[in-house]
Formats: sequence, C-alpha cells, structure tokens
Amino acid sequence: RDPDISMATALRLAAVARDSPAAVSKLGRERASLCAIARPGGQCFARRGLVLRCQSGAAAAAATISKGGAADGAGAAAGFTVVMKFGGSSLASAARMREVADLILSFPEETPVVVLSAMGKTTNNLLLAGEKAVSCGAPKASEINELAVIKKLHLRTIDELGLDSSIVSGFLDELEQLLKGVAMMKELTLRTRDYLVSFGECMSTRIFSAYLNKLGKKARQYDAFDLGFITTDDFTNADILEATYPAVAKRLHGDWIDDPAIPIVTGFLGKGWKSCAVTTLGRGGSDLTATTIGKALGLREIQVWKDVDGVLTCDPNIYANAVPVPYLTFDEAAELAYFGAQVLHPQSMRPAREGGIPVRVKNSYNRHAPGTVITKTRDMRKSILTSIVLKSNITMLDIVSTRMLGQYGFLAKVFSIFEDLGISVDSVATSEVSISLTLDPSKLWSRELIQQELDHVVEELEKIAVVHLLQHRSIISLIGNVQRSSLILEKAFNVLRRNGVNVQMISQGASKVNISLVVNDSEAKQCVQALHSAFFENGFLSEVEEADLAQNMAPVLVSSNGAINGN
Ligand SMILES: Nc1ncnc2c1ncn2[C@@H]1O[C@H](COP(=O)(O)OP(=O)(O)O)[C@@H](O)[C@H]1O
Ligand SMILES: N[C@@H](CC(=O)OP(=O)(O)O)C(=O)O
Repeated sequence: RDPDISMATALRLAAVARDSPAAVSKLGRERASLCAIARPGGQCFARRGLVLRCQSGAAAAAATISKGGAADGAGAAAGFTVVMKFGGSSLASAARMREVADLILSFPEETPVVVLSAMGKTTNNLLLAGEKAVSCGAPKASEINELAVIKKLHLRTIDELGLDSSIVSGFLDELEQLLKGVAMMKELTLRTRDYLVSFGECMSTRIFSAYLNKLGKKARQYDAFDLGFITTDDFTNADILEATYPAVAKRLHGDWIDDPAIPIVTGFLGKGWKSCAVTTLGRGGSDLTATTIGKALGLREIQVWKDVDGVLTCDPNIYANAVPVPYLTFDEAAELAYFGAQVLHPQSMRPAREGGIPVRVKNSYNRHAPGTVITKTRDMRKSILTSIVLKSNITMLDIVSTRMLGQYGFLAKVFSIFEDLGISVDSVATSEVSISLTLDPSKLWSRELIQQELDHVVEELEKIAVVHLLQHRSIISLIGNVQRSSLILEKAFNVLRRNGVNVQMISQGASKVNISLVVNDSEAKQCVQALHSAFFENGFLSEVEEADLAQNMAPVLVSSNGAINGN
C-alpha cells in the first residue's frame, strides 16, 4: 500500500504477479491490475510521463505509478523479457533459420530481443576472402572462392525462405567492391577487416527479420553500430563503453513504444567512439552483445543458444564423453572462457554479473535439454571439479634473473617490458630469482609479426635475465572449487604421473577457481582425456561425496539422552 511508487518498482511487482501468482494470491484485484501493467500497453502510459492510478477496490487506497524508474526497468517497461542470442552454428542454413524462428515463436509468453551472429562460417569466409584479396590482384578479386561461397549461401537462404533477393544483393555487391578495393590497395587494415566482417551479421539479421515479418510476427532489424553500441577504437577487439547502456535502452524502448516489433540485432559489432567506424568485439563477440543488451534493459534472463547442450565438462571436440555442467557462477564461466573454452566470449559475463542477470546456455538443436544456468552464486558444497579447458599453441617464457636488479626491481622490470610492448600475460609462476609465464595468444595472433615480436621481447628481457622461449605448449585449466584444491591437485598429478606427463609450470591464485598446468602441445589432448575420465567418469566425484558425508557424520554422535559426543 505504498502511495507513490516508481515504474521500476511497479514492474517488479507486476513480474512477480505474473510469474508467481501464488506469492500474491491474497492481492486479488490488485494482482489483476499489476498484470495489466506488465502488458506493453499498460507500461507505455507511465513511460510517456502519464500517471497510472491503481485503485484497490473497497479500500480505495491508490498507488500512483509515475515515470521515474531506473534504467533497470527500461526493458521490462517496454515489455521485453529476455535476450535470445543465436550463434552462427544455429543459423547455418534456411532450414536452421526456420527452426530458430519456430523456437522463438514457441515462447509466446516472452517478448525477446533477438541477437544474431553471421550465418554458419561466414565470418571465417569473410576473413579468408580479405586475406586472399591482399595478394590476388584487383582483376581476380571477384573470383575469390570464399566470396562465391558467401553469395551462394545467402542467396540460396533467401530463395528457400521465399524472400526477396534485394534484402542482401546490395550488401553482396558492396562486398565484392570492397574486396576489389583491398586487392588494389594490397593491404587489409584492422579497420577495414572489421568493416569487412560486419557484412555477415548485417545480412543474417536482415534475412531473419524479413522472415519473421513474412510469418506475421512483426520484427525490426538493427545494426548494433546504429543502435548505440559505442566502443573503443581497438579494431578487431573493441571494448564496450558505458554510454552504450542508456543509449541502447533508450532506442529499443522508444521504438517499442512507437511501434512494437521484435528487435533483431546484429551481434559482434559496434561503433568506435572517435573514429565512428564499425568495430568488432573479438571473435565470438555476439555473446557480449547479448549480455550488454540484457544489462541495458534489466531483463529477467539472457539466453545464448548454441549447438551443444550447454557448457560441457570439456570441449566435445577434444573428448566426446564431455557432459553438460548444469550450474556455473559468473566467475567460473568467465575463467573458463578466458582460458580458452570457445563456448562463451571471455568478456561476456561482465555485464550479466553487473546487472545480476542469469545467463542460460541452451542448445538450439535440442531445445528441451536443460542447458547451463550461470548465476552470481551457487551451492558449492558438492562441487569439486567443474570443467577442464585446453588452450593450445601458447608460448611460455622462462626468465631467470642475472641478479643485476633486486628482487622487486626484477619483477617490476619484467612486467614493464610486457607493458611497453602491449603484450598480455596469461599465467605466472614466480620465485625470488625466476619467473615462468605464458603469453596470451589472442593478443599475439591479432598481429602480423608474431616471431619478430617474440624476438624483441626476448632481446629486451635478456638485458636483465637469462631467457628460454618455449613454444608449442598448452595450458590445461582445471576450473573447480578452490576449497578443494588439494584434492584436485592430488588427483590430477596422480593421473599425469601415470600417463608419464611432466608438468612444466603450475599456477593457482588464492581465491580463483582455476588451477593452470602447462604441458607440451603434443601430450595435451591425451592429458585432458585422462583427467576427464579420472574426474568425471569413474565415480570419483560420488566417492568423494560419500567420504565427505561419512566424515561429517562420524565425528559427531548424538546419544539417546541428547548429549553430543565428539568421536
Ligand atoms: N566446455 C565447452 N562446452 C561446450 N562447448 C565447448 C566447450 N569448449 C569448446 N566448445 C565448443 O564451443 C562450440 C559452441 O560455441 P560457438 O561455436 O561460439 O557457438 P555459437 O557460434 O553458436 O555461438 C561448441 O560447438 C564446442 O565445439
Ligand atoms: N560472427 C562472429 C561473432 C560471433 O559471436 O559468432 P558466433 O556466435 O557464431 O560464435 C564470429 O564468428 O566471431
């Protein structure tokens, strides 16, 4: 009976009224009013500055619901409930687009914002086409095989969905012109590369939006760079800036009020704040687009639909016995992604964590599988090891001080060299006179001159240390419960010793959920398989659970007279 509540509060109440009627059953007529507010029409009045007065029957107490309200109510205010993101694997053909449309329409109770990646392997093909254009010469640019593959896929999809080819023909012509331009210039800058790959998402979203409209479900296409996604100007790996959240909320919300239609947004893309050019958020960046929209609109849930039954205990391409992990925390998911699990973009958990919005990883090929739910906290009591991640082809540096500098002078100097060269370090293990570390391959891969760069790092470090550069190494990351680290390490080293594998570096933070082990590339896959069978397939986890249970019960016996005896 609050006489004056904000729209955001009203919407939260409305959501409770709609989603859990039992919790508000005593409200009777008020519940009906609240449910009405949850409908798009109800919310529009308040958003436009009009005031809703909720009269409660005989009691005549009224609640005034006025515009007010924080950004966290914006999405709900416009009626949006979830973000549904579909990756390239979910959108590889016309048949898959039909499936995805059917999937979205199978949730009539939801009003989604849809985020799409490029169709199938289009991003890879665009990148390959760009690289070929650099060296093929302008007359040959039109004949690049990947260009033909991209044209064929999009035109066939359009045809099979019964749409008009004009939806993509302009993009395909411009793409060919762009490749000719690259061929003429004989160079592909990072900025041009981002513009080039943006064609994938620009076309997939236009096709899908037209298809939904054809089915009679009103949809509206958005290019993220026009929607308000403002980023740094770090082409190929841009960061989303704070201004994005209110801008995206305002635009989606305003458009919905004027003319409700399901937004179909390009994933992966943004607009550089200085250059105003198209930027991309790093490979797999559509996950980040989805979580950013989820936070901007304060939605109930962010769904990322993939081609696997959720986040699995390891990469199914490395080991087919991988099984889904039902629950993860944002920290675990971020660590997993950062250390190489392709299933999620490394930065994508940040907006979801900040907005406190659950992320659900689902399989668009198996929609009834429960998937993985990622939240801020989860019950860790039974958790030991959650997932094993492999990051291959990394470079390790073994740096031993020549003792020219004191201990902290040495560490400071080593890290300042990496800072000067703009190279990120992944994992570190250190003693008083030596440091072993691994370098972030994604930072190196995005550059052309990897070997020269590494030589330069070594040259700089050799001024103060003896340096061994060790290539073709892999990091195996054990993502698990930090409280059980001794148990995880005991088991892991047992397995590795039995397999004759020598661990070359180990790194574990104090509070982190990740233990990283460095081994040779050549033995890494076999290690992951052996570790997976030992932890997940041989009843180990249930054995530990039983042992824990026995241990917790054994020491404390309650006698019949109620006295407690330690044992
Ligand atoms: N731990 C893991 N759990 C699930 N999938 C993983 C894992 N590690 C790697 N993958 C790979 O990630 C793929 C899904 O991610 P991605 O290709 O980015 O999907 P999408 O393109 O649909 O967004 C899976 O097909 C699988 O091969
Ligand atoms: N199409 C981009 C962005 C993306 O997120 O793709 P996917 O959702 O298919 O991983 C890429 O391939 O990197």
